[in-house]
Amino acid sequence: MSKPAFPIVIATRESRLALWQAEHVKARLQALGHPVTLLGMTTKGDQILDRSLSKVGGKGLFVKELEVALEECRADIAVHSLKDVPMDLPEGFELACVMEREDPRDAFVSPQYATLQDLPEGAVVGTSSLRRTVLLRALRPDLRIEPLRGNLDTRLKKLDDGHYAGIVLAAAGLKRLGLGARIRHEFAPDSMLPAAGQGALGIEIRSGRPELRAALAPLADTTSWLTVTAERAVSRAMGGSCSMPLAAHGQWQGEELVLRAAWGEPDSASTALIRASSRRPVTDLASAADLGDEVAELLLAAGARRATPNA
Ligand SMILES: NCc1[nH]cc(CCC(=O)O)c1CC(=O)O
Repeated sequence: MSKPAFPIVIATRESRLALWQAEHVKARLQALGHPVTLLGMTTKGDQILDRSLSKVGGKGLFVKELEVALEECRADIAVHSLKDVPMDLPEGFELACVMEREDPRDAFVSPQYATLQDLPEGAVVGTSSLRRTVLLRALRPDLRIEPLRGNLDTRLKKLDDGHYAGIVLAAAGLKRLGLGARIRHEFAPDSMLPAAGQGALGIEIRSGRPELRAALAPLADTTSWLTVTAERAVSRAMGGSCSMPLAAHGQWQGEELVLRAAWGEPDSASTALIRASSRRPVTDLASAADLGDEVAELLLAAGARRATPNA
C-alpha cells in the first residue's frame, strides 16, 4: 500500500477558470484518496480591471494572496496557470509539479470573421497582452489593437457587445470552460508564438513539505514540465517581467526539444520582432533550463534587451 492519504486544502482565485483548475486538481487528488477542500479568495489581479496589468505590478498580483494563505497554513497548495507565475517564486515557496499541458496555442475569436486574415483593413482587435500586441502587429500592421481586460467571460461579453471585430485568447482557457466552440481559428505557433507556460498548470507549495510533494508527484507530467522549464528559462534570463513582449514556446521533435522565442520592443509602436530558436535533446530539468538560457542568449545577441528591474 502507498502512504496514507491526508487532507489537502487548495487556495484558489474565484474566477471561473481558476475554480475549474482547482476542481480539476481536487478531482485528481480525491481519486488518490485525499479529502480535498477549496479555499476561495480574491486577488489584487482580479480586482484591477481598468488598467493594464503590466503597469500595476504584473504577474505576481494573481499569486500573492494565495501565497499568504499557504504561509499562514490556511491552505496546502495553490493551483496556477503557469503563464501567470513569476519566474522565481518568493523564498519559502516551490513549484511542486507541473501537470499535463492543455493546448498551448492562442485562439482567434470573432462573431463575424473566421481568421485574422479575413479582418477588414483597420479592424479593431482586443488584447491587453504586450506579446499578442507585437505579434499581431507583425502579422497585420494595419489593425487597431485596443485593450481588453477581465476574466474570460468578461472578455467574450465585450466582444459580443461589439467593441471589437475579434479578440485573441489562450485556447486552453476557452477549452477548459467548455467555450471551445467560440474558437474560430487557432494560430500556428510560428505566427503567434505562445507565452512561456501557456496552457500548463503548476502547483505551488510551501518549501520543506516532502510528504506533500510526494502526494502531488502522481499529478506531474514530465514532458510538460521539461517543456515549460525551457520556456520559463528564457523569460527568467530576459528579466522575467510581463512588461516585456516575450514569447517562448517548445515543441518536441522526437527526443529533441525545439525552443522558439520572440522579443519585441516594449513601449513602442515598432513592429520589429527579434526571433531566436535552438534545439537539443532534453532529458532533465537542468538540460531544459540550459536550452532556455541558450535561446535567451541568442535573443540578446540579436539585439533584444533584458528587462531592467522594477521598470
Ligand atoms: N493572461 C491570463 C490568463 N492566464 C491563463 C490563461 C488561460 C490559459 C492558460 O492556462 O495559459 C489566461 C487567459 C488568456 O490568456 O487568454
